[in-house]
Amino acid sequence: MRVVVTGRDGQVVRSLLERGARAGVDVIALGRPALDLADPAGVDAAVAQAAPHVVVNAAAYTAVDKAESEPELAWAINAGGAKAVAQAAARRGVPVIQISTDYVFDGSLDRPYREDDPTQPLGIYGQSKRAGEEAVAAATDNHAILRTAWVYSPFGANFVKTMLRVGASRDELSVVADQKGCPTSALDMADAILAVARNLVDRPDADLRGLFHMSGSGSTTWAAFAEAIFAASRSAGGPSAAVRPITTADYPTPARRPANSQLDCGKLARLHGVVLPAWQGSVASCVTRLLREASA
Ligand SMILES: NC(=O)C1=CN([C@@H]2O[C@H](COP(=O)(O)OP(=O)(O)OC[C@H]3O[C@@H](n4cnc5c(N)ncnc54)[C@H](OP(=O)(O)O)[C@@H]3O)[C@@H](O)[C@H]2O)C=CC1
Ligand SMILES: Cc1cn([C@H]2C[C@H](O)[C@@H](COP(=O)(O)OP(=O)(O)O[C@H]3O[C@@H](C)C(=O)[C@@H](O)[C@H]3O)O2)c(=O)[nH]c1=O
Ligand SMILES: [Mg+2]
Repeated sequence: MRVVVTGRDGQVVRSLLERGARAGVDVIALGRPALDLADPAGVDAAVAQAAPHVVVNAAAYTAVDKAESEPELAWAINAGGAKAVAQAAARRGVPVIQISTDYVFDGSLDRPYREDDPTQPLGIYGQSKRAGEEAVAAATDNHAILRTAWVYSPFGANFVKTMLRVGASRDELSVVADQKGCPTSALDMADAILAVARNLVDRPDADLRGLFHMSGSGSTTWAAFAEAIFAASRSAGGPSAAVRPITTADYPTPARRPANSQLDCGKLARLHGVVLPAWQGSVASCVTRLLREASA
């Protein structure tokens, strides 16, 4: 199976390359300048040349706060780019997997979100990603849209790396304790995406297609996530800091974020047979790997 994934250095693309190599799956990353999501005219030729069996759109404009001051670019990449990728896959007659986000929800529900719960994004990032979901679904029925959340990995920029960096130079830091969600390892996600890709390539079934939630098992707050990162780091001899729990009101940001964006992943388990590991163990593995690589 040849999997073509958009982006070069992103967390999910790097994870797919690593896990694909281990699983004997041919993963090809297509990034700028060959494929630029902000320039949809070139997308079709780039995808055609890679001759995929399945396409994964893992590239996106992911700077949640910056998007508020760059809405045109965020929309071009997250909506226009996603549409071009899905159309290119449809032209080749192959399935497309679109990666989306928990930030399509406003967080007002008091339970984990299901796929059929109404979306109501609070900011430009979430709005543009929701538009991307709609554009992919309109371009082809042969799609799976996978909404994930709070992604971290040894690659790129993420909350785990931020906490370890800040923890190295401070005794205490303040982290919001009133936003709940599901931390997700990009490496765990890569295994899961490859399993979904296999199912889509092998089977024409309509119920394998559509919208699915895919996050790490369990849920937490950003403050408790930070505590877990520092606990893992301490036990491996790495940096740590005390976490002071604060409220969202104490931590003003350009973009609003959902207070609850836990995802109910039951549909993915039921139809694709895919369940991601509990977030705690995967966070500990990521932290130990980062510390090991930093000292190597
Ligand atoms: N990070 C998170 O916490 C979450 C992410 N998601 C979604 O998961 C997916 C993967 O996210 P993640 O791996 O963390 O992303 P990253 O922020 O780590 O990487 C973004 C990727 O997008 C690529 N990219 C950005 N702009 C363009 C462009 N114009 N043309 C081509 N490629 C571009 C980057 O390219 P380059 O390699 O050149 O830098 C990079 O590979 C995205 O769809 C995101 O919306 C969902 C929930 C949570
Ligand atoms: C660094 C830091 C953040 N925070 C807060 C801000 C915010 O509410 C929360 C997380 O901050 P971040 O900026 O790391 O995360 P954020 O950019 O909001 O992460 C999101 O990224 C996009 C791409 C997604 O799709 C989402 O699922 C989600 O992962 O923690 C603190 O309270 N203290 C801190 O020291
Ligand atoms: Mg951020």
